Amino acid sequence: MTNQKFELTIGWLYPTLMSTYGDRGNVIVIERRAQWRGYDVKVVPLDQNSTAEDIKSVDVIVGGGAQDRQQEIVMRDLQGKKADAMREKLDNGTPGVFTCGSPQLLGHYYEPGLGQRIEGLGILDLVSVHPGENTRRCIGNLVIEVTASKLAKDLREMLGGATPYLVGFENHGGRTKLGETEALGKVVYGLGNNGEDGTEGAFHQNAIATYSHGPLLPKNPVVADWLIQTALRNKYQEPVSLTPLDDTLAMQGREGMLKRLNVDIAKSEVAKV
Ligand SMILES: NC(=O)CC[C@H](N)C(=O)O
Repeated sequence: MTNQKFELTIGWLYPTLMSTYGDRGNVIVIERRAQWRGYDVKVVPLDQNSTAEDIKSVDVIVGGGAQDRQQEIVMRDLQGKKADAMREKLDNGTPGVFTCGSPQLLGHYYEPGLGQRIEGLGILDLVSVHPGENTRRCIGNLVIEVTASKLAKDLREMLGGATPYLVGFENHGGRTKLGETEALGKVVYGLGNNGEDGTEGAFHQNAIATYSHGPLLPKNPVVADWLIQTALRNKYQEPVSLTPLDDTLAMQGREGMLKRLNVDIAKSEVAKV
C-alpha cells in the first residue's frame, strides 16, 4: 500500500471556546506532518454544531485549554449522546491530545476558583480543584519524562532508545489529583498536575492528557508522529511506518530550552522552580 491511500480526520474540540492558550498549534502540527507524508487530512470542528456521529467519525482528537467560563459552556454542550461518543472513542483507543482545561473536563469534575463545580465526563479517573483566586497560578516552562508505560515504550523506540522527555509550558490555576488513571509522566522541571506529587498529566488507552501548552506538539514532534501512527494503525488495521521528517530545528529548540532551564536530562532529577 502506498501512503497516498491514507486519510486522516482530526477532530478539534470547540475551536472557538477552547483555543485560549494557543493549542491550535497541535492541530496544525498533526495536519502538516501528515500532509508532508502525502496523506489526505481533514480537520473537523467538534463543537455546538456537531453531533455524536461527528465525534464517532474522527481518527484523532485534539482538545485545547480554556478559561473556566468556557469550560462550563463546553460541558453543558457535551452531554448525553456526545458524551457517550467521546467515552466510547477514548475507551476504545482513539488517540488524542488534551491540554489543561480539556483533561479537567475528561475527569470527574473541575472546581473553579469562583463558582460552581463543573461535572466532567469521568473518562479519566482524576479530579481538579482551583484552590482560589488568591493562590499562585502554575505558570512556566515544564519538562517531563514520560512514564506512562505503553507510551514511554513506543516513544523510546521511535527516539532510537532515548528517554522520552517532553518540553512545554504550563499555565493553570487548577490542581489535579489522579485516581487510578496512570500519569503521563513525572515532572523534571515545573509543577505539573499539582506541584506536590511530581506527576504530570494522565494517559488513558491512547489519550494523552497534559498541562503542557507550548503548544506541545511543535516542541515534541515525536508525539505528533505517535498520534498519527496510532490513528492510522487503528483505522487501517495494518502496520504503518512513517517516513522520517527533518526535525533539526525542533530538536535544537528543545536542546536550547533544556540548557536554559539547566535541566540535565541524563540525571532526570526533579528540579525546583
Ligand atoms: N490553561 C487552561 O486551560 C486553564 C484551565 C483552567 N481553567 C485552570 O486555570 O486551571
